[in-house]
Amino acid sequence: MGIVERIKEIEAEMARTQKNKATGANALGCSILVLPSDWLSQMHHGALQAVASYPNPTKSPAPRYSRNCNCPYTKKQVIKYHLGQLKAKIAKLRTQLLEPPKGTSGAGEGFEVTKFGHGRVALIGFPSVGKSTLLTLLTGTHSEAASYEFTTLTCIPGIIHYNGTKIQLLDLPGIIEGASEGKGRGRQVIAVSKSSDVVLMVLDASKSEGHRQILTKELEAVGLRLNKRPPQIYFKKKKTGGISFNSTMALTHVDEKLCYNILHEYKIHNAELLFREDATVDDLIDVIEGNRKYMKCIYVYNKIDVIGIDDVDKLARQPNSVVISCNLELNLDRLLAKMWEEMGLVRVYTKPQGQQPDFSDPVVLSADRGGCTVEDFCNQIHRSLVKDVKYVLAWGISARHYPQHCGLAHLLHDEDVVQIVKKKEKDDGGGKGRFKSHSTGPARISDRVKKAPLKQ
Ligand SMILES: Nc1nc2c(ncn2[C@@H]2O[C@H](COP(=O)(O)OP(=O)(O)OP(=O)(O)O)[C@@H](O)[C@H]2O)c(=O)[nH]1
Repeated sequence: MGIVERIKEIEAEMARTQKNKATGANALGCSILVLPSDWLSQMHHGALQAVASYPNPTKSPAPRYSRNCNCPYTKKQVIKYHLGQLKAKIAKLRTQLLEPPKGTSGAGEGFEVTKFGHGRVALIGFPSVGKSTLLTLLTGTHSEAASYEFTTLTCIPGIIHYNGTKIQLLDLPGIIEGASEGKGRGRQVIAVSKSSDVVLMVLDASKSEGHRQILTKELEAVGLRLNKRPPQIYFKKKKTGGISFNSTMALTHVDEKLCYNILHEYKIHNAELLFREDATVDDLIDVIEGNRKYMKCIYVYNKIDVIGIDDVDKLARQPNSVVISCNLELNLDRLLAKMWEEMGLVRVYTKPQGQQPDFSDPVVLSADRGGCTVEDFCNQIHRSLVKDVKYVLAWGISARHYPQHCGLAHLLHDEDVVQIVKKKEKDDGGGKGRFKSHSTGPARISDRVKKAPLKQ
């Protein structure tokens, strides 16, 4: 049996279990759940294999539950443990399904686009929602657009010049339902999306909301978590010592037994587990799998020219959503501003000693890629610079007074101005072009920076 069929079978078993739970019947579809004592003893030892392998009668007898037995678990708990184990099985199979064929990167022909600029944004969506039209409008790069589906078959890159930075925008082929199972070009599209900083999910405003849910489900299935933060669970595999389970708060979704069973499913018998929030089974599985990507996603509703104003208003009020019309070029500024905000890029201007800052050429930092401290700033200029730094002078929003003397750990803000004073070369006047940065283009100078006294 193939991996996809095995996933489908487990999903069917989960649906059966959940339905029975809702209707008051037991997890296994029989009216009275009677667990034999030998099966219960297995449960006490943390195996729960009898439940997991049911309803295959060749593997184990049907588990049954008796009120008179001395099983420490309630019927509800047994069902919860069973569902948890099934979820772990599916997660393991999905990871196997997504593994690229040996010797390849997973991107595939026509999808291996080199990263360029200060950030990468991917356009994903169903066919014919206007992704290529949007790429052409924002970047000037021509991408074939037509009224029939699947005009785009590979990854088409373009560059957006915004706020003095360069952002790579990728037009990708339309995703269809079942992409997570490798249907269409789903696997390649998802591999490229994972390499981007922000995803723009382009939706047709005139179509049903169902499209957004289908796409979100497909992306969730391949380990992309949209607009979520990583679960606050500390997990570390160890060589010996068994499993240590701790939590800093009351847990309502999981308990110790459930966590043991899930770790057992992954054949992990020695580990440290600390819950810092009331996490769910899915969160725990995400942490154990360790390959999830937490991404920012903007829902872009295109073609608002064909729907009524009330519907536009409703869509625009949803969180992380922007409504646009490529045909009428409506609201594209708002889309760019939102994209910029989500990318969280920090532009830092260099100031050679005794000279005005260079506002034309910022050093661009990002909290997601590397960080935004003075040390990250130095590393971006040159790897060897950090060891020569005596102190740093900073002007701008991150500075409490102008200029502020700060160390390597100082967190920089967008549009700050920085002057580095080196250990030995303090009196050499700074030297022209000492801090060479990499981007070009017009830069907006914040009022605070303009007013700042730049005497140093
Ligand atoms: N009414 C209206 N039509 C639009 C708008 N934007 C794009 N279209 C039309 O939608 C159709 C599909 O546009 P494309 O840009 O090719 O869509 P796509 O998402 O790239 O399609 P695939 O390449 O198949 O994935 C074209 O006929 C466009 O003219 C819009 O804002 N309003």
